[in-house]
Amino acid sequence: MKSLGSIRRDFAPWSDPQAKPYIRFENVTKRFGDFTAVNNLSLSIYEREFFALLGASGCGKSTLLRMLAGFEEPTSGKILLDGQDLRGIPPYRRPVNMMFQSYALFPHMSVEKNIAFGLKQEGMPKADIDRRVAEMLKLVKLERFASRKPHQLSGGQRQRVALARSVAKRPKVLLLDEPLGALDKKLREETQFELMDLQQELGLTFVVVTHDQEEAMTMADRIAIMDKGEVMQVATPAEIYEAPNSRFVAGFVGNVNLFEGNVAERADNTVRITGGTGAQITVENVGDAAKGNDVAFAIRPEKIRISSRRPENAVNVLEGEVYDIAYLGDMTTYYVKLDDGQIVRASILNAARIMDDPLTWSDRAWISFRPDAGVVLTS
Ligand SMILES: Nc1ncnc2c1ncn2[C@@H]1O[C@H](COP(=O)(O)OP(=O)(O)OP(=O)(O)O)[C@@H](O)[C@H]1O
Repeated sequence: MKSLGSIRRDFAPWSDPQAKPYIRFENVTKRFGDFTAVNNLSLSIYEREFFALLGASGCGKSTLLRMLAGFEEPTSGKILLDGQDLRGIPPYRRPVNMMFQSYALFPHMSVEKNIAFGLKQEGMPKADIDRRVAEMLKLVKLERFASRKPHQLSGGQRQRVALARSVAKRPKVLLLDEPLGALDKKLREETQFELMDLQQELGLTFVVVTHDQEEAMTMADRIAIMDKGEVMQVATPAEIYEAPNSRFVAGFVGNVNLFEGNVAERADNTVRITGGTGAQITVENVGDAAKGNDVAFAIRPEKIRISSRRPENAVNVLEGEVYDIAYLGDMTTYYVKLDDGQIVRASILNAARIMDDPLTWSDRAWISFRPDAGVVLTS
């Protein structure tokens, strides 16, 4: 997990108390029979935002998107778009369009005709359609492929046709359900940047559903992490990664080490946490943790140092044995089994080709970390 997102520094309407949300879910619940797919969920999305809904299969993210599109109605609660209650408004009358995966293209129609299809259905005059299609082809860089059929295109090109088709009608909001799911890794990465460029160029609001955390981290301005029909945290990719609000979110995005323990002492922004076997750590970023609370200290593997000698002057030092080593090319991850049995992951960037102090299996090892290298979690 290396990306910190698209980082549009000057774009942060969610932190402006004057900014009005463009899309608003208010206490939305959706039940299918006695199964609750979305549970009393509230969420704000801003105009021109690239917003990602991220969660495991079945957490309710597609249901949320389908309610926004108008394919489902909430059982209770409200969905507002630009201040207007969407209840009862059919999908085709909402300023919202859903992009389906590329296999939903019409196989017998040319690229041009595929893009023109929705406009024709709307009854747009032919000259306007031609102009719009040309504009869309240019936008997705497929001018040369206008008369090809979908099967004569690569997967990435088909994806771009699907995208052109879904933005041709100029919706205000584009909903994308696993838009890059059908593409291989390399193509997916390229297409992510194309999607981001397109969204900014057109000034659209994008809501994308994905279960791929790297994809969400790369593309989105903000991410909502969902679990069992509820939003667990909404924040920028960097905040989700560096300041998760719970064990669930910390464990869901990237790799994390959790030190479970009890707050033995609290002073200002520092706590001393005592683990099960008496090992102690002193850390910052403590939020509302209070003396006596059971908490977890969450720290990412790349923020832990590992050494074959006890480090001097480190605030937090724990001792153990190298249990496993995963060499990943750019990084190496050491699994250190601490003397209390817990296994801690420490990742080292392989910036030099040869490490001066190589550690190997079964060596004694010391891990250390700064008090501010992680966060204390109370839930
Ligand atoms: N029409 C329906 N009838 C009954 N149950 C449904 C219906 N649609 C969705 N569900 C259930 O609601 C839950 C949420 O479904 P949803 O499609 O929103 O999940 P998801 O997070 O998008 O998952 P995935 O990533 O697998 O698509 C699932 O348990 C699903 O089985």
